[in-house]
Formats: sequence, C-alpha cells, structure tokens
Amino acid sequence: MALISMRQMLDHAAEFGYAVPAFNVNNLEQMRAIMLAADATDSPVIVQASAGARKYAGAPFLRHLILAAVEEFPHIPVVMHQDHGTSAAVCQQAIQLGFSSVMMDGSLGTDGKTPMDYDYNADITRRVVEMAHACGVSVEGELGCLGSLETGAAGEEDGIGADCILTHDQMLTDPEEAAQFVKATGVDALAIACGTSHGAYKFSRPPTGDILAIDRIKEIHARIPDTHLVMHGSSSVPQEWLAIINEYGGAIPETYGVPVEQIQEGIKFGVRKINIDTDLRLASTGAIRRYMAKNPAEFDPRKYLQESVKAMTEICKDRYQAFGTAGNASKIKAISLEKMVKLYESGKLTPNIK
Ligand SMILES: O=C(COP(=O)(O)O)[C@@H](O)[C@H](O)[C@H](O)COP(=O)(O)O
Repeated sequence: MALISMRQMLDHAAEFGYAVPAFNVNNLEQMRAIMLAADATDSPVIVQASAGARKYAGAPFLRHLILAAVEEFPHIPVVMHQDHGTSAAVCQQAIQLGFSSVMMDGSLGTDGKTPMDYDYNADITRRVVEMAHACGVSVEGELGCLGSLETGAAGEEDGIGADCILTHDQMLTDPEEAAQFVKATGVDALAIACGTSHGAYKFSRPPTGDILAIDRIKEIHARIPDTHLVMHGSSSVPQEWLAIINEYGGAIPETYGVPVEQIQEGIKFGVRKINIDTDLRLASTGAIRRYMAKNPAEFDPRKYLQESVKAMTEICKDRYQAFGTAGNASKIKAISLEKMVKLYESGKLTPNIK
C-alpha cells in the first residue's frame, strides 16, 4: 500500500458509511501505537502533524516517522496530513515535504489566534486548493471557530486557537455559509464548529444539546452532501484515565469530552474525519505515572514508554472499532497523487451543493 490522499480515503469512508480518526503524531511512541492498532483492526490511517508537533519535533522528523510507518506496514493505507496550516506558505512547504493532505485554517489569521472574516478565509483557502489540487494533494478548510458554547473560550491548547471570547455565532458553523464556502473554494473536507474545542477541558459536565450541537451537523450535511465533514476537538477524555492520572500524583480537575456515541451520531450525517490528540496524551501520561509509581527503581525509559504505547494502542483500537474504520484498510486500492491530479482536472471531484 502507500501514502494516499485524504480525498481518496474519505470518499471510501463516505461510500461505506464510516469515519477515520485522525490522530496527532509527535513522537515514535504515538506513531507505533496508531499503526499497531491499525494493523490489529485492518484500519486505514490518517496521521497529522500539528503546529505544536512541528515546533516540538520538526516537520522533517515527523515526515520520516510517518514514512517509516508506511514502510513497516505496507498493507495499510496512510494519509500524511498537515493540521492547522495558518498560511498558504505553511501548506506549500508541507506539500513540498510530501504530505498528501493539508489543512488551510483561514478561520484564524497567520498568528493562529485572531478570528478572521469570511472573505479572507474563502480567498486564502481557494488559493491553497488551487495549488494543492495541482499536486493531487487534498485540502481541509475550516469555517467557524472552535470554542466552548459554555464559556466562549477556545480551549487550553497552546498552538492554534482564538485568544479572545467568541460569540455564539462564531462557534457554530452556518449551513448557508458552509455551502457558499465549499462552492467558492472547492475544499475536499470542511472542519466545522459545533461546540467542541481542543484540549482536555471541553465541558464542565457531561455534554447535552445546549453545549454540543450535533444537530447542526445534519443541517450542514444536507447542504454539502459530497463534502467530508471534520470534527476537531473530538477527544472523549476517558474518565478511567483521568482517575489513574489523579491516583498516581496528577491533579486534573473534573472535566468531560465528546462522548463516542455523539460522534457516531455525527458519522451518520457526513462526519468522516475525527481529530483526536488529547485522549492519547491522557492515556500516555496515566500509563507512565502508574508505571513509575509502581516501579520506583526502574530507570530504563523503554520500560515506561512501552506502557504508554500499550495504553495508546488500546485507545486507537477502540476508536477504529467505534467509528467503523476497522476492516477497511484491505479494501482500499491506492490511487496515486498523479492520478488524483487528473481526477480533479476532469471535474469528477467537484462538490455538489444543494
Ligand atoms: O482537534 C485536535 C485535537 O482535539 P482534542 O484536543 O484531542 O480533542 C487537533 O486538531 C489539534 O490541532 C491538536 O491537538 C493541537 O495540537 P498541538 O498544536 O498542541 O500539538
């Protein structure tokens, strides 16, 4: 198999009614966990390099980690995706490095913090689509700003996210505007805002319809049925891992994430890519804290890092099963990026707007 475009993978997911979790990768342990779980469940993989990961590990290291995964697991289709590009230049550099998919997040300015207007977003996203599709590379855009419907805050994430209090309107993608945006830009996938936010502190109580607007997804999907919807900030914040972290010296206050059942509801209405990072961070931290507390004389990092790989692998397997991703890797026949260029040129991939 090979590195494939996100458009090809999500078209397959749409045809067969499943979604693909997009896990963030920052280091070897996350990469191995994602691939071991995919191998065990026959799941296609999206791995993404965030702005924070690019700062931490550097894009070339991330690229080679992902290429190593493709080499070791040749039977699993992999999308190498760049998360939250804040300028056309960031996306262009990722394409040059060999990423098969990029996100142009024009909902925020180049600082990754200032909410921008529709015209700016549509214009910069359209330019990135033109450049990326000429290389067969897929593009995810974002319309609306991620933020908590409870507080208007964008979340605790350090990299990308508005640093002001957002209005209710900014935090819920408008279906009409989504249709206009897709028509104007030609994006393959659209990240929408429906009440989720990055990080562990999403909701102060188990979310209900007033703070997690899954219904909004149905309205958007009805207008842009061919455009793959993306849910960012979709970690479920497993309560069992919070308990383990706190049992072994952590101090994480009460907090809730997006329930898996709510994501499954979204999948019925066009959600095809689900961004998950925090859950792997929590599982990894909990496993390492527990191992160190129980083995105070141990000093070989491979021992506790192996525990973190095991914990993250279980989370990945669980999401592959829950989102219907499992069982689909072996059904995908790779289409080269060169062939994707021809498909874009032929107009066959132009989205339908209702
Ligand atoms: O939606 C995301 C993760 O959601 P999550 O916090 O897991 O609910 C990603 O797109 C974020 O961009 C990513 O987690 C941010 O990572 P850093 O820039 O902090 O590495």
